[in-house]
Amino acid sequence: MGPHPAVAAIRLAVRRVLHDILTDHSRNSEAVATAAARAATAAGDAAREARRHERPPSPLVLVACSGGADSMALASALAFEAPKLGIRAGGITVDHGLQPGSDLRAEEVVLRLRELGLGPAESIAVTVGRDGGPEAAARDARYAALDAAAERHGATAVLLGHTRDDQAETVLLGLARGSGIRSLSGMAAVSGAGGRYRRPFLHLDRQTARKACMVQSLPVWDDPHNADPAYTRSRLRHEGLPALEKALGKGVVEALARTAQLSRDDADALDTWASQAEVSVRDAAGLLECAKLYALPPAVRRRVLRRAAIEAGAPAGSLFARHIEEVDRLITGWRGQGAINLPGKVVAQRQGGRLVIRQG
Ligand SMILES: Nc1ncnc2c1ncn2[C@@H]1O[C@H](COP(=O)(O)OP(=O)(O)OP(=O)(O)O)[C@@H](O)[C@H]1O
Repeated sequence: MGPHPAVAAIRLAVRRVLHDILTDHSRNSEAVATAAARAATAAGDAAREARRHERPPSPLVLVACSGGADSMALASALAFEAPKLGIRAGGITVDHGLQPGSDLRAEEVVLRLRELGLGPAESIAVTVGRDGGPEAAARDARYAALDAAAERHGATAVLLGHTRDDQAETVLLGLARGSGIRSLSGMAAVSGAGGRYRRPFLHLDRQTARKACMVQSLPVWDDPHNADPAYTRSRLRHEGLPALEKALGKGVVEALARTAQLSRDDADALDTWASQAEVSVRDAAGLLECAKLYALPPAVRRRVLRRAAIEAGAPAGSLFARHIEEVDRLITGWRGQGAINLPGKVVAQRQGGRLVIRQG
């Protein structure tokens, strides 16, 4: 008899991602080996040439595990699938230090990871700042710790347990911010430096992950923050989405996740278009020509303006849609208005048919 369908589903999702990781890893190893061989041949170095034929070490994949159902399911599937593919598998849990006893809980998670056969398995304590609110500050600290752990252990990839439900929530949050299709595109299946972060469960629902833990008798920890109405995401999870499902039907989560994928493809295409357009709207001195900007479709023009503002020194995270709209009005609604102040002390100004954006 095969495994329970929920267990089969989580294992398949992880197996697919591990295959991708192996393909990328061998491609990168080959590129490194070829470069080394060229250097060795050029230097006439026989020893280095011989080392070229040694087998590269098997890749290490880490799971980022909070101890919650999603990431425990992910850890169990990684522990099951990785050895079959010759991949080493470990796990990291981050102790945000936001609740009393969080250090003990983190140690418990480490024990569970070890019981699954994962190694290295460790907890990392971080200090959460205040920048951007509690959720963003915890996330920043967590990713910094995961990045550092991946570097320290030489990990090829770090798996995250975001599910289709998390993706649906992210799309709704983006929609509510009203800042264009990039924010509707949710989380990428592959992200981070060199494609380090992978999200195998992005097409899997939360219930399946939970069920997989249950049938494997894996103890899971329910983060009280996930149910705390003080957090926006928690309100969305427990009030917003259930209300939407009641009004629109059960397929809402799946439809939102599909919207994320479609929006991501559209946003990527528009970004490429904008980077090409940016070259064609500059004059010989590199200044943006207003008439040429005017002729661009608004979605492309706004992207060109955003890129120009960031290039001039405006921090991307503080540059909002309303800033770009104001700059855009220098092109589409010109009536002699003055300079526009942007974050990072960047100033946008129209001068004799040219748009000048610089730090002032
Ligand atoms: N404290 C942590 N330590 C390590 N990884 C974490 C931690 N918190 C979150 N993660 C990673 O980020 C993913 C998303 O976390 P988030 O808290 O947004 O979702 P969740 O639905 O509560 O996930 P989970 O059920 O796995 O806790 C987790 O699945 C896990 O991979």
